[in-house]
Amino acid sequence: MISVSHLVKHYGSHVAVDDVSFRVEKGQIVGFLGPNGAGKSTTLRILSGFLGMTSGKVEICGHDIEEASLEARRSVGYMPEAVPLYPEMRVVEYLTFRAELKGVARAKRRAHVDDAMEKASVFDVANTLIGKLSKGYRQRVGLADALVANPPLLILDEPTAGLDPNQIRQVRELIAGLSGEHTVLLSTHILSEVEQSCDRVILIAKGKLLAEGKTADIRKMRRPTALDITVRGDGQAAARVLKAIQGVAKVKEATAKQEDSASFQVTWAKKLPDADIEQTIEAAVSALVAAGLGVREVRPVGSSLEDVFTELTRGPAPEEPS
Ligand SMILES: Nc1ncnc2c1ncn2[C@@H]1O[C@H](COP(=O)(O)OP(=O)(O)OP(=O)(O)O)[C@@H](O)[C@H]1O
Repeated sequence: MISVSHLVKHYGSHVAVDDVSFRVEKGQIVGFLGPNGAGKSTTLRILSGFLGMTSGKVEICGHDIEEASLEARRSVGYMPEAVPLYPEMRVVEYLTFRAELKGVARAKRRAHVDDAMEKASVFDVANTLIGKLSKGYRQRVGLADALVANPPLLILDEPTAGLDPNQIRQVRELIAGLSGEHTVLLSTHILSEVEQSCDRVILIAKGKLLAEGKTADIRKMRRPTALDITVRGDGQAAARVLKAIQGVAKVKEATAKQEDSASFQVTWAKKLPDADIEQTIEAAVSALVAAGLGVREVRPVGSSLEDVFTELTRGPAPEEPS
């Protein structure tokens, strides 16, 4: 569905995309994940035919983006990060106008617009002026716009950016509903977004591809490396209890102290299997409670997106001295 080979994009002397290659197969929902400035929007704009590349080869549904640009562009519904909408138009008018621009035959336009409004859940605001819509609805109109010519491939740039948690959930559900019929490539800088919506992930940072794989495989890279624990009661007793837990390599007490509680960072051997990490956490909490200490907070550390990126750019962690 998408084939990207050695893609490079320079903005003047700045290299925004640096020799990136990947494939997206039919029917998949793929997350294009990376921190700000990674080159996500630049890549997606090139794939959608809105921006030229410096070098490389891109095929969309078998059409070369440079040699058969019209056919390639017709295969894609693109939703940019900032959806350009006309505030003085009603939703249905806007989508009909967009369908016309995208070459949908007059006789089919009404059906296409209805179908896009149905899929993007904007039927109830069909006759509302776009300028009066909430951000969440505007985003969904942007999605309906991407869908209106019924393209096989959807490219969505940060589709949930700026939405509240409720709206994020609704947009995620809409995207999940598109799988099967459409292939979706969406960008985000939020790991949990990808975990919830995507079958596969492409990780990118500083213009370079870091990793590509099934979401479940990327998730495994998020294993916590330590545990922050706050305990009410005797801090020294708590430290003794934690040090005695099997699997724990180090217990470090936080310097900032509260009157009636103590905080610790507990680390385990880097090579400890995932299942043993879970057991260690459970054992630590049970032992503290059994010793009459109150557990106020337990927070796994080292599971943020940044940690995954650091891990990937740095390579495997050195073995713990035994
Ligand atoms: N038109 C432009 N001219 C010059 N540099 C640009 C231009 N557009 C983007 N860049 C730079 O290229 C790099 C990649 O930008 P891009 O917008 O593709 O990243 P991104 O991963 O989408 O980030 P964000 O999540 O912040 O949108 C950044 O360093 C950015 O500053």
